[in-house]
Amino acid sequence: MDPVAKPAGYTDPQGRQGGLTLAARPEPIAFDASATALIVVDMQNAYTTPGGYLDLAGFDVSGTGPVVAQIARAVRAARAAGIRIVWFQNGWDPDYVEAGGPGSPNWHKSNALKTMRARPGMNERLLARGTWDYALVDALKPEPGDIVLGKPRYSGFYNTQLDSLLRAAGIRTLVFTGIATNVCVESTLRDGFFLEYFGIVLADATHQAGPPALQAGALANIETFFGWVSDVAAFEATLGADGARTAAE
Ligand SMILES: NC(=O)N/C=C\C(=O)O
Repeated sequence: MDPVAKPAGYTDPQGRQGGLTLAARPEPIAFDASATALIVVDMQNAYTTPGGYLDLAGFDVSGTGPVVAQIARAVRAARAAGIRIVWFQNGWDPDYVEAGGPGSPNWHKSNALKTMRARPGMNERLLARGTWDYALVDALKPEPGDIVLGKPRYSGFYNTQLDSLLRAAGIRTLVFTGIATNVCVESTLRDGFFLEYFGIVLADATHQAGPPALQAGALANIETFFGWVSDVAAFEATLGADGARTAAE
């Protein structure tokens, strides 16, 4: 059995077979920086900041600070290696037409919509475009050339341009960071799997919505059935090793 998982037809940025290998579970995975995107899922005030949607809905967001810092590291490393960055923002128009009405399961399951319905006096427009809640956290800033996409449901592939933008750029491998591991990260990685993308999660750059067991469960499910699990230090080390190798040649 090949001990390193590799996308078929895989070549490194110089057109050589081989390229980078990331330490990961359940086995190392090879990737080509030019055929890889770093996906940053929903790093909005809604999911990270006291007073945002998850906090108001009763989820613990006290552990998200380190995740913001880890994502900043992963973004820096990816940028330096020429890896495309994709930023997602979850939510809807300010009138919530895109959220769907009672005919949509989203209307029944979205804890943002449920929280607002349960508190008719509340002023916050949760996850509505143009609001503080919808905005990315100040510490994480897209740059020109990054892809910034809104998404109206948990999966970043559903009703967005993600698949066509990735295919046009020849991207085969998706490295995931963001919140929540067990909801939008896992949903997007799963849909990517069905579309033949290789999905890797940097575990310490993600956080669950709900109790810690959900983080462990999502990561176990991903490494067993849908993709690979690594961390930010391994990602940096792999990209740094590539820089050293290229410079030496
Ligand atoms: N970004 C997410 O994983 N969102 C999870 C729940 C929600 O948006 O209600």
